[in-house]
Amino acid sequence: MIQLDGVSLNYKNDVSLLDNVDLYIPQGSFCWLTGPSGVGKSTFLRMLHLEKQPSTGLLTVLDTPTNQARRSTLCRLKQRIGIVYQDFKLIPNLTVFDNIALPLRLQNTDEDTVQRWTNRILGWMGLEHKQHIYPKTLSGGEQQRVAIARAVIHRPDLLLADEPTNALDEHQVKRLMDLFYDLNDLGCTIIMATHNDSLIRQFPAPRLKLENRQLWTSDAV
Ligand SMILES: Nc1ncnc2c1ncn2[C@@H]1O[C@H](COP(=O)(O)OP(=O)(O)OP(=O)(O)O)[C@@H](O)[C@H]1O
Repeated sequence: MIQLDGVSLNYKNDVSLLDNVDLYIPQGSFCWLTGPSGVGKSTFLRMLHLEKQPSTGLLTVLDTPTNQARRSTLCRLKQRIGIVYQDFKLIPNLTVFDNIALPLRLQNTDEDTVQRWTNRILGWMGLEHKQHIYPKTLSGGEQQRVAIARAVIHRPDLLLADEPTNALDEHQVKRLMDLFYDLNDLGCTIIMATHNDSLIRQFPAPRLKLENRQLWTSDAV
């Protein structure tokens, strides 16, 4: 589960994104994260990915209180989270294969398994023929698929996805959602930020709305 107790989130330049928010998200949830542009959705996801600490309040991620946690605990916890960044953040000097394999290698997974799982997801994503090239020569949609593959390859317990369908065509969006549903069926909590109302209508799920520095929850519509 994820829990926020009285969490405020600011940038040092006085940008305030959350103000004293309480929130509980049970393990295995699937929800959309919505809200106007610039309201703080990406920053909220980065906080859940332990890249940014709350300014005040208590943050619990995957049942682990993070505020006083040791560095080693946070490192292990982070390995159980997958994230798709809005701007992909692929590593430019690693090939497509090595970008996707990275979370497994960070977990010291044996190389046979790394090869098998990475080849399987490369095939599933239709990226086998691109596996030896570097990200900068990929199209936007290909980069997004690499970013998604990297986020899910280690079967995370929490998947954070920041507008993960923007660069995909309709067929790929459907396949991606099927993949996310499969992961969710395995118990993975999924939070997906989007501005795309028709996507939400097509794939109904409860909504977390970030507005006026508060997070409001609502049922699927
Ligand atoms: N590193 C930073 N330092 C200071 N302010 C920042 C930083 N990163 C983002 N911001 C500010 O924080 C606010 C929230 O940004 P964020 O990217 O989280 O919003 P968002 O809701 O994801 O936006 P969008 O829907 O347009 O992607 C914005 O006003 C942005 O300018």
